[in-house]
Amino acid sequence: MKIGLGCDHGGYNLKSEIIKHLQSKDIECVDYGTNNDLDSVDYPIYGESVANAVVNKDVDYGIVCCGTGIGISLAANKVPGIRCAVVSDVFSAKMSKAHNNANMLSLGERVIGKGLALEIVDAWINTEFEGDRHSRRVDMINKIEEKHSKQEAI
Ligand SMILES: O=C(CO)[C@H](O)[C@H](O)[C@H](O)COP(=O)(O)O
Repeated sequence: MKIGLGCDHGGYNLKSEIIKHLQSKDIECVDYGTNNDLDSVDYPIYGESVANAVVNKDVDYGIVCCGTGIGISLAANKVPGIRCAVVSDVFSAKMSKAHNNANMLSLGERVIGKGLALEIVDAWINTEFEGDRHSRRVDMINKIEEKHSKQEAI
């Protein structure tokens, strides 16, 4: 499994911990920046970079971090094909994969601690999409995306 990771300055320390954790499990990580917590940067850049890597299949999944996980997930979710879930508990992490087939996970460094964040990451990567009725609902989300991208083109 290959995971792309990105963050702004507010999520840099958490992203670094997640990379160490994943690498200790021999999971390949591709880091799309940013590279320190001192320079204030804009989260949409990193959310979009990881989202592009996921839709282009350069990586299997994406994990992004900012202060709350919210801004960077909003940016990622603007890329067609991305389902990025902001998660702060293990149950939601599992459900975001099992029911929503989330292909990106977003975490807030200013919201949760390292221990919980790593449990969330493990739960998320180890949960499979259940398909069945959930496929129908994910397809409906995709249809909304298609409908609105056509409207934009008019
Ligand atoms: O986008 C966010 C909130 O949705 C993130 O938490 C950012 O990391 C945060 O807004 C950055 O704030 P800062 O005051 O510039 O560090």
